Amino acid sequence: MLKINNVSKTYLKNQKEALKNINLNITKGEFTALLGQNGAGKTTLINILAGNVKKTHGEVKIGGYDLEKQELETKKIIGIVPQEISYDPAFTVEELLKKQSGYFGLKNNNEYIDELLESLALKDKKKAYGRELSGGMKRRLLIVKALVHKPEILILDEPTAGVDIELRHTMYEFLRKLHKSGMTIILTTHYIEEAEKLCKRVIVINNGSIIADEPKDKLLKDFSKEIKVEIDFDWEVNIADFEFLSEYHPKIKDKRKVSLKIDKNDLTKILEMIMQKNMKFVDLNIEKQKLEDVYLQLIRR
Ligand SMILES: Nc1ncnc2c1ncn2[C@@H]1O[C@H](COP(=O)(O)OP(=O)(O)OP(=O)(O)O)[C@@H](O)[C@H]1O
Repeated sequence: MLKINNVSKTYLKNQKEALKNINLNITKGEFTALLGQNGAGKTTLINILAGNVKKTHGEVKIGGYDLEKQELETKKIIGIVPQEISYDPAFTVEELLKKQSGYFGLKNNNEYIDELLESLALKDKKKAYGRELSGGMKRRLLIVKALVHKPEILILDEPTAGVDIELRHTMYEFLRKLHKSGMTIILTTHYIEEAEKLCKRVIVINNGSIIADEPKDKLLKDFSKEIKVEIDFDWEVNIADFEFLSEYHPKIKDKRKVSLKIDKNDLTKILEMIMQKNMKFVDLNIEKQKLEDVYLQLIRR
């Protein structure tokens, strides 16, 4: 569905190499997160796909069409939700969406537009001017705008930045529904829990290069060897009591708890060591790795 081969981008103005030899293959129906720190190169990649930035090297194929040689065809296949507000605020929502439909030669899609506005809680704003919308409404309007021509791939560049939690959840539901209906989705976000909740595949860009590209579950599994364990005792514990576990960095919490960082394969051994010392524990809590922890480990490597 989307093939990116050896794509590089150096901005002429400052000679910044924003993308270094990127290779990606996204198949139909995938829901992929594109993560990376500020300045990693995510927007550059999205802008290349949108046709707003020219790549320096490489090849991009969208639905089998070449991005530069068959621009019109590729534009029909993708819908892009940009990071920046990208419409004329002097038009009403309805006018903006009609204008957008016009670019694709679509005329009788009012019903579909109403459906989209309804799904994103914007139906009562049809007659409002773009400039009259709140920040969150503007972001949702960008999603509707990207979808009027029923693209097969939806690419969202930080769609939930500045959107309140409740509306963020409305967006999540909407994106899930789109994904279920077969849409291929690429989501750039700074909210890692968002990627964890929605996406199946995670791509991490760092300094213009892809440093991870894995199914989310595999990434979490590979990085989840080290776990944090909290053990509760029914008596007040002392750090000196745990010297025999010093290699696991014991820390006392709330007087009756000790927390340890361990390799999960060592858990049984450690519990046995504690029992051999006749230290009776009453509870045990294991904290699993979150995608955020994995992400931080990856970009710090
Ligand atoms: N038009 C431009 N001219 C020159 N340099 C640019 C231009 N756009 C981006 N850059 C540089 O390219 C690098 C990648 O920027 P990009 O906007 O792609 O990052 P990003 O991952 O989208 O960051 P963010 O999360 O902050 O949006 C940065 O060093 C940035 O300063």
